Amino acid sequence: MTVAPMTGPKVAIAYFSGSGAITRTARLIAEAARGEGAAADLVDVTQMTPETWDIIHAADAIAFGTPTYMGGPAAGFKAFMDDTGDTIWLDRMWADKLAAGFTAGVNTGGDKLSTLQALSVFAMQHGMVWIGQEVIGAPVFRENEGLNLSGTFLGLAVNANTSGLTEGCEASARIFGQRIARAALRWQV
Ligand SMILES: Cc1cc2nc3c(=O)[nH]c(=O)nc-3n(C[C@H](O)[C@H](O)[C@H](O)COP(=O)(O)O)c2cc1C
Repeated sequence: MTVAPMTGPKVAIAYFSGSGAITRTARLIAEAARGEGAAADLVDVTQMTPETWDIIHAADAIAFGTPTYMGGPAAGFKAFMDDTGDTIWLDRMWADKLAAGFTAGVNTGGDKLSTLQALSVFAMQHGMVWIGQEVIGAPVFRENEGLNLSGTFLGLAVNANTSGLTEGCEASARIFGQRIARAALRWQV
């Protein structure tokens, strides 16, 4: 009997970014996922084509990323969510894929949890399996200063201002990318 060689899991990162913070976060997640042996593709949801839809449909895990605008997903991302409400939803095309969510806001709290809740409900609508945040930051673990700054466990919530992401938020994004890839690797078995 010939056993097909195991290939790494496919991770698609479907994101919208207005001013670059989510693009940066998406890139960090992708790099970290690749470092764990996954194939990771970035998909800007405002530029969807048949090819980019296929990348998402073929993924084992999909990470959804949007800035928090007015306490929820940005309209650019919501349009993508709504575009999946017909065939993709009805035909259960994403059922049993892994899902994760990430968001950025200018404030540490910033109602970012509300965005992650919207993303997780979106994933549940599609019958997906949600991956949350694992890292406990400071002050519980002092050595984790800057990681998971807002103490958000539903997904990755980063703080962004005009000078970009903090070092801790960048590190959190990398850890989140590793977590998604490792989960996808386990999910493949
Ligand atoms: C219309 C608008 C609404 C926003 N609402 C929030 C908000 O509710 N909470 C927050 O923390 N930041 C808010 N922000 C700030 C953005 O979330 C923040 O700048 C984020 O980093 C943008 O991500 P991006 O650079 O990928 O577009 C808002 C920004 C805009 C333009």
